[in-house]
Amino acid sequence: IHDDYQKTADWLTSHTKHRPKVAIICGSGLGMLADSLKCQDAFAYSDIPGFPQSTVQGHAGRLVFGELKGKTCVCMQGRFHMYEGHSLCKTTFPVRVFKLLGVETLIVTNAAGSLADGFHPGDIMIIKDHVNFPGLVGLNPLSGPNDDKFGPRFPAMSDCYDKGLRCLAMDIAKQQGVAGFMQEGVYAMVGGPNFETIAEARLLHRLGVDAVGMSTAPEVVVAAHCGLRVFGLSLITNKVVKSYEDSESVNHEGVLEVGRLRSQAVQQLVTELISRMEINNNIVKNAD
Ligand SMILES: O=P(O)(O)O[C@@H]1C[C@H](O)[C@@H](CO)O1
Ligand SMILES: Nc1nc2[nH]cnc2c(=O)[nH]1
Repeated sequence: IHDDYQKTADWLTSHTKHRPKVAIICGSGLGMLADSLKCQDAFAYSDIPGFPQSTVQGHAGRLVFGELKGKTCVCMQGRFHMYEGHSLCKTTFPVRVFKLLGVETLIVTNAAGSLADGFHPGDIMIIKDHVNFPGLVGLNPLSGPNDDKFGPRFPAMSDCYDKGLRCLAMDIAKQQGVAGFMQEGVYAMVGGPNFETIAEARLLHRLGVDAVGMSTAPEVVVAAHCGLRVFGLSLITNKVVKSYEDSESVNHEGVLEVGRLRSQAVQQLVTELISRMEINNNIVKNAD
């Protein structure tokens, strides 16, 4: 299996001169993060050997290499979800390819519905921790024989969202004048593709979940397993309906619309974070 990742990494290395240290996975409606990369080399997923295909609207299906503020990055314009029918190994395939390409830091973004009472559509939540619901019942990308070349059989997950990067991102948000809609909280992954029932929403709320979505946790588990430093952002695109009296309901178009609304703020935050992070070692530059 290691060979499959290596073949894809070798193909990419022979098709681009970029050698990224940072990888970004763009969530629903957040694909524009890739557009600001300079000196781009872009590949359709369908042209990359071993890569799965994106099937969801708002996920373009392109891997884009380029420079952001002098740092070399690779950006997934579109991710893979379990509900598309991919195995969890497939949904997380690119993360191990990034590791083999020399990436040290993974930035994950997603669109999510909020359960926390003080959260509103348009808020940006720094992910402090996650609840991997599929993982809790054994749907885990690390299931099966362990590949010791990537990491240990029983990896710790108690510190998978890097604290230094979380603090730095909050400082940057304050300096950019967007602290008013920044939050920090716990993201839960559910399988999807349906949105939550009211009973499910109430359950998640009672369990202390701040935002819920259908991705990210497997990618982060695989990244933490192979020693990548991780930073995650959820764009809150809707409130999850928790009341039988509430007549509102969520839809994917609305999710993409909020993505467009906040695209610039997310882009500015991520760009500045990458610009300020030290990438050849694990020391994060403090805010001025
Ligand atoms: O890829 P992400 O997690 O951003 O996508 C979210 C979850 C569903 O795929 C979709 C629902 O609108 O957005
Ligand atoms: N599960 C889930 N995923 C989302 N992605 C964007 N909004 C939502 C939501 O309300 N629930």
